Amino acid sequence: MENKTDFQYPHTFVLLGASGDLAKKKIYPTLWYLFRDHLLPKNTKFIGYARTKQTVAEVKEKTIKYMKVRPGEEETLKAFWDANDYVAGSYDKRIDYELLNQEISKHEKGPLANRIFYLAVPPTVFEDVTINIRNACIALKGYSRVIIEKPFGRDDESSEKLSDHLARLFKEEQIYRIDHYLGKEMVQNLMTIRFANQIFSPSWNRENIASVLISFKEPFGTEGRGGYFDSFGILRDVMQNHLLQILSLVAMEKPVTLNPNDIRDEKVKVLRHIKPIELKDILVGQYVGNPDGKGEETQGYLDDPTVPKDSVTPTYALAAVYINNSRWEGVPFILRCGKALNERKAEVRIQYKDVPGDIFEGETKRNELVIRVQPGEALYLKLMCKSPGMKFDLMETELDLTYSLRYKETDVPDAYERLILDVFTGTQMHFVRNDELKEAWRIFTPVLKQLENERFKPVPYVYGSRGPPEADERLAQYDFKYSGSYKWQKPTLG
Ligand SMILES: NC(=O)C1=CN([C@@H]2O[C@H](COP(=O)(O)OP(=O)(O)OC[C@H]3O[C@@H](n4cnc5c(N)ncnc54)[C@H](OP(=O)(O)O)[C@@H]3O)[C@@H](O)[C@H]2O)C=CC1
Ligand SMILES: O=C1O[C@H](COP(=O)(O)O)[C@@H](O)[C@H](O)[C@H]1O
Repeated sequence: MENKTDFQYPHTFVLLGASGDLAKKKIYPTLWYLFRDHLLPKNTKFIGYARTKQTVAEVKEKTIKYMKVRPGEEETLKAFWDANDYVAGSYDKRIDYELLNQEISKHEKGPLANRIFYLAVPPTVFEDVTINIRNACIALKGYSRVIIEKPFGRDDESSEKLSDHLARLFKEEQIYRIDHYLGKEMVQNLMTIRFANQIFSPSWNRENIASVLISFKEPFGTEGRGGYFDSFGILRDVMQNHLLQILSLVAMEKPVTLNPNDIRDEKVKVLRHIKPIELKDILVGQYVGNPDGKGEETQGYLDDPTVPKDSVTPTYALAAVYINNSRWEGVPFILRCGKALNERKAEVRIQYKDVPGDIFEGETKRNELVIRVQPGEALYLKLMCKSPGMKFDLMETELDLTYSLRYKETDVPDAYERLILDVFTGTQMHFVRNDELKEAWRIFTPVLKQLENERFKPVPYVYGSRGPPEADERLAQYDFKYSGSYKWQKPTLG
């Protein structure tokens, strides 16, 4: 019953875990934007499902502050809430899902009707929910697609168990594993930058590139919600998924076609060339309060009341990953992520090698191609020029594509909007395939186990800093050169 994506037929989007944080802050607002922009099938119904007994009006009351509503959109908003329903039920009793099924069926007039199930539920109820969907709620006259959110296990074994469980219930083409970084504009742009530009393709290799730095930084800590985080840590929360996904798009070979499976075949292939990360190639950190800071900044990770006082969970990590193939052998891919740092930033830095046979008396700096994912999408290439005017001095400058300046009229959609729309259209290009996940855990599980078994002590770094001072030494060790001499002149609007 796959591939019946015809938008004229009824579609039902069931949001399981509708009373939770993700639903409230992300999924309901996303559904609203897609509905508002007429991107969904006309006849789409939304059904929230959770244990909490509440009405649609109550769901609306809780979620409305997270939804942007522009003047003049009030009627469309009313139509959105009219298309919503809510069913209260347990996660583990089949009878409740049979009632949910009856509710969905009411809306499914005609020969064809499709169903999408979004699992915004904690991992503890994941198995029950999927079994009950399979047993009581599968579409009889259309497709059923299931969207799942991480964590996809916590190591190779638990992830495989989960994958086997899902494989017994659904076909791979029914499963949409969300890594929301794959929905971000500049992450989706990576393939275009690489494979639609002859200028980059020939130099994208070990002959020209010294190192690749992929960073994620957040300026806030766990803020009293460290309970979940503490059992996962930054390696599982960000590095094993978001950063590794970016790495595979930066490093993979050109796919045969743009077919999702051709792309994912290449992503898996490049991951298979990576050996498990070794302890010597990883630096882990944990933030401490900043005595000179304000409010939250004064609180270290261990001050969070939901975190065990002796926790050794990393809130920062830097790891060097090597790809053992002819394109990349010897080039460090540095993955770096952390919470409670000095800024919010996600970016990729492709740092080119020093110019051989330099005739400029050591003045030349390395070229760097920066793909800034957030905030403020941008692509810029740092390069050397003659300083303008009579002088013959060298100058560091850039070719700069800042999205907010170049594409003033274009709204960059949120990652979840793209991804949920992809599920309606049946495009799996930006979702994680089972074998990608398996490879990701193969690379990370040994070092995670070693860190945990040895209760490896993370190095402290101050809330609001750039991370542990040792991290810059590591960057230098992995052939990422920072000169500190580059100055960017922000273009003025107009
Ligand atoms: N289109 C645009 O919007 C453009 C914006 N810019 C902006 O100009 C500014 C400078 O450009 P940028 O590309 O960052 O170039 P820089 O070479 O100045 O800085 C690169 C990065 O190096 C890191 N760094 C700082 N100190 C050290 C150190 N001691 N050792 C190693 N790394 C260090 C910092 O990031 P970290 O703390 O993460 O390590 C810094 O952001 C940035 O704010 C950038 O966003 C520049 C060009 C275009
Ligand atoms: O998956 C996660 O991502 C968020 C950061 O997402 P972003 O889109 O705001 O960059 C992070 O805060 C969270 O810890 C992690 O689980």
